[in-house]
Amino acid sequence: MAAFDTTDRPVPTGPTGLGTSAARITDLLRPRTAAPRGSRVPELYCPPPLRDDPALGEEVNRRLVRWAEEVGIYEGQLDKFQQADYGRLLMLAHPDTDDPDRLLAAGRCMAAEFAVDDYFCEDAATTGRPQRLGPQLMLAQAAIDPGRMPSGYHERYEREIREQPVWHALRRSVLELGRYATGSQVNRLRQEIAGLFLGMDAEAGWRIEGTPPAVWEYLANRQMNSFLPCMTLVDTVGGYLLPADVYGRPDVRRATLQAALASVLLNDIYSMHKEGGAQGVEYNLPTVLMAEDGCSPDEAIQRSAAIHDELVRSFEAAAASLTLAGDPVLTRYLGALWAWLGGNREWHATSPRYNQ
Ligand SMILES: CC(C)=CCC/C(C)=C(\C)COP(=O)(O)OP(=O)(O)O
Ligand SMILES: [Mg+2]
Repeated sequence: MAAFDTTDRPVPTGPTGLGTSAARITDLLRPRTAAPRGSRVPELYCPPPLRDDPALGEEVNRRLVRWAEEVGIYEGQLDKFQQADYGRLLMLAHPDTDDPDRLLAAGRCMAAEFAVDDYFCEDAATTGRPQRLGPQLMLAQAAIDPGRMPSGYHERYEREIREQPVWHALRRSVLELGRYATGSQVNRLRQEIAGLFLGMDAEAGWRIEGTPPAVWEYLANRQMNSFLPCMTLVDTVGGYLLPADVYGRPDVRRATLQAALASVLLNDIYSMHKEGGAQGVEYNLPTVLMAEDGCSPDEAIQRSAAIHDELVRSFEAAAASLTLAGDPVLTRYLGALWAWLGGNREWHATSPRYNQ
């Protein structure tokens, strides 16, 4: 691994904040080509999880299920929600805090974003009414960016948002994040969520057209419809601030987007069978490759894995180069993204959401 294990470059001491020695961090952060956990998933180039603390994951999950119940998402499906174990994902992906409340703050946002996918996108894919998705996503974005409606419309607007569980969850999650996030961090989250929704909406457009996207279009879409809204919280959860000017730098943005795209192409590979495999109603990289190139499902999965691996290696190289500048906050942020990728892979490999 080029980014963090060289002996002649500084090893980031920041990504975990766990007091682990630099040598240990170097060892922990070394990426492995993961042994496949199931026959459907090929080896992927990805870091391992930096920590695994099941008790912490369970505690976060317990609190998150309670919150989901309170806001009304996954009503009648809370068992399934609990089993998906987003608490474990948060624990795995954010090794630089062991504060369950901080993890929960990110978890509320994550759960609300998953709910958008599970309710609105799922409906658009399966009920034959994809045209409903755009208005639902627009109102979801409005929910996390509450202005003040003109007096004659304010009450109705607020009631409608409150009574739709997914909109309500989104609003609450972003509001409650404000306890830990600065204004610029909340603003950054809102912008990444807007990108997520734009990506989700494009899928509905392809469904209405009845033609799958070209591979290049799909990749551009997945760069937006990715786990970036979760990954963008690494500094908030870690209790520090990557300044907006640094977050927005073209070289930092490029590295961030490579990691984000890799995170979700990994999802494509792990979730393909849940999404109906080669004949699925969902778009994922293997199915789009098959449609464009006429390759077999096996070949499409292998090629998807190669594309994923290229992105992880590119991120690794970019992070190594950015780290050389010696900015400790940026180094910590890049290490946190790297750790997020490792936690994400471990969760995908083990969560019942993808393994039943
Ligand atoms: C946590 C988050 C940003 C969720 C919103 C979108 C989402 C669920 C993904 C980007 C994951 O990909 P996909 O839509 O394929 O989801 P599943 O495979 O159904 O989990
Ligand atoms: Mg998927």
